[in-house]
Amino acid sequence: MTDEGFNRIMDFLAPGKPLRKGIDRIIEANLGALIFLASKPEQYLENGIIQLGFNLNSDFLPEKVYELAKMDGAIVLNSEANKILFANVQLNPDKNIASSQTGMRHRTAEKISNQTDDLTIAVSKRRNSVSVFYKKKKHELLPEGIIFERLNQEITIAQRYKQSFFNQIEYLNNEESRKTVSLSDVAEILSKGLLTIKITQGVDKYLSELGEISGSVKLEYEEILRSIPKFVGAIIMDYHIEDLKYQKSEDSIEIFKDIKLDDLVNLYTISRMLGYEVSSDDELEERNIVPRGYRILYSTKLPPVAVKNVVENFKNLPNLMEASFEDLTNVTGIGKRRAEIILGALNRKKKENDFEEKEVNKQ
Ligand SMILES: Nc1ncnc2c1ncn2[C@@H]1O[C@H](COP(=O)(O)OP(=O)(O)OP(=O)(O)O)[C@@H](O)[C@H]1O
Repeated sequence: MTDEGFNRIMDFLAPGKPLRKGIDRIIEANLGALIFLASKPEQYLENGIIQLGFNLNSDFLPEKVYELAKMDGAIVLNSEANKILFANVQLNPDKNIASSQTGMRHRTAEKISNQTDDLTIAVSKRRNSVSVFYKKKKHELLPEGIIFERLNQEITIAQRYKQSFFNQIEYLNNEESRKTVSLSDVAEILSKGLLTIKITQGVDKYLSELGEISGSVKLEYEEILRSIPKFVGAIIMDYHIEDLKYQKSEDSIEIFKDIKLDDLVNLYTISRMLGYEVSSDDELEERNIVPRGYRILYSTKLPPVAVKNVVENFKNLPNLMEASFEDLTNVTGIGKRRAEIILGALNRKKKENDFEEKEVNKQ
């Protein structure tokens, strides 16, 4: 389903919306229904697609549509679904239009939608399901409970990946202080980060399906997508074989936009997308790479242009770690205040390094 199609469906059919309430009542009562949201009712009457029935032209209410579903035939609404136009209608789609559905109700719903480009809904009496036909696609509306279950499952998986990504960031910090970062370390952490993003983005369809009742899961979804892409992007900028031209760190994720889900666990593919040709595990593990310093600089919240200038000047993190206040203020766009902010971040990192060194020596 395209976003446009899916969003239009959800405009009418998200849980809690009047039409959805009517449909829920029809299902609860074990009834069926064929509902047609007609954009050009006059024309359809004239050319015989719609054959009356009752002419109602009455405001939409969930209870009314439920009562009308007890009758045979289709219910016709206007395209905004706020008026019930006709009931007990016979729909006559063009006989030449094919349908992949079984059962007259579903076949008619599909054909009418394909013929008119309007939205039709088949509520099955026997199957307890709701099929929505729109823009030559079929969408099954799942019961709320099942959507919640799937949403929770997916977000739990995303949270697990997020945790594992943050654990790996700690590991990367240590490796960066020891200057022993390998290509495989970077590929692995990017794999975790990119998977977190991809899985989280995947729950979007459930969230729009649930609309306003999606609750706290939506907050977690927004939180992950607000924070993780920035971290992932900064790592890409730090370790890509070329100094990428992106200003905002998260924009660099674009280089992975066409990667398939399966390839996100393939460290060779990720390395290749970072510009490194490697063909063995040894190469992956033994190839030492040095960060440019983007990650630490982005964490200072300095404007991206200033960050770029600093990286262009010092080339890599080890050089940057040696920078003095004066070295920093010599960079275009870095005044005294910004130099102090950068030095503050570098000093914190040095302290972490010292602590890490002491811990290693203790062992
Ligand atoms: N062309 C049509 N116009 C209006 N109503 C129709 C049309 N075709 C079927 N229906 C309605 O659908 C009802 C059920 O038809 P049928 O059992 O063949 O469909 P179905 O797709 O198998 O649906 P279900 O899964 O609910 O049994 C009919 O009694 C009628 O009310």
